[in-house]
Amino acid sequence: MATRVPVITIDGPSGSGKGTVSRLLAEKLGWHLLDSGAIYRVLALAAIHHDFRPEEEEKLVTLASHLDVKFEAEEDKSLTHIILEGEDVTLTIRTESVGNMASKIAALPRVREALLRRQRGFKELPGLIADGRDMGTVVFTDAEAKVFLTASAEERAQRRFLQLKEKGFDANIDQLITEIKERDDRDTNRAVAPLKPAEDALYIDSSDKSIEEVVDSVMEFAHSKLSQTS
Ligand SMILES: Nc1ncnc2c1ncn2[C@@H]1O[C@H](COP(=O)(O)OP(=O)(O)O)[C@@H](O)[C@H]1O
Ligand SMILES: Nc1ccn([C@H]2C[C@H](O)[C@@H](COP(=O)(O)OP(=O)(O)O)O2)c(=O)n1
Repeated sequence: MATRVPVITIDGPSGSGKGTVSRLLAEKLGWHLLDSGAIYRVLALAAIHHDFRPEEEEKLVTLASHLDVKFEAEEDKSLTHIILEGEDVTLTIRTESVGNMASKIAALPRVREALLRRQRGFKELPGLIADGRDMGTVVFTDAEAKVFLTASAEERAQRRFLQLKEKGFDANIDQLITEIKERDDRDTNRAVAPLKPAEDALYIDSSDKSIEEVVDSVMEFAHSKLSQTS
């Protein structure tokens, strides 16, 4: 019998802390990490390079099917370089304009379909932490532990503001609040794989919680879930 690969999914809106919490969990457990949003962002950047508009579904599906993207983790796992067609785009994909384009493209059902197998390919021993919008509801429905992480739009915009400044990007807090709300609305109301908690997800509002508190809650929840299945 094939050995079961455990999966923990962390879904939630922009700026809720999914990426940070997922990275820390992957480090603690020594598991693989899937940043599914990065795949949508890379596709968005490739689309921008090709001058494709979000309405050009056929072209985007072809682009998604042949996307030449590699994830190369540094030795100490502190950073994963994202390589698109040989070019390091780790930083470039983090701008809000790429995030907004990613959210538009991600609403196209056939684009999502084209990226499914690639995402599922990350599921390898000893385990996987999967970060995104539909990890628990669509991509890894049989995950051992599912988490939905959120925070108020104002708190998430404030976090994104500090994060963008730290990376040397220009940012405006009012614009970020507006964009975050628009993106929440698009990601939540799309017809396919909308952003929503899985029925069996642990719901965490991190507005008043530190990163450590969130990580501890998820670890405790995951341990109890994993001990039930082993
Ligand atoms: N609980 C928290 N409290 C304060 N800042 C946080 C918290 N969680 C995450 N952050 C910070 O917010 C920013 C966005 O977090 P990130 O993990 O990139 O969110 P997401 O992947 O959900 O978009 C990062 O700079 C991160 O350090
Ligand atoms: N599993 C996923 C991951 C991301 N997306 C889409 C929707 C998001 O607005 C964009 C960008 O995702 P990403 O997780 O990088 O965004 P944030 O870092 O949370 O701002 O991609 C998705 O539809 N499904």
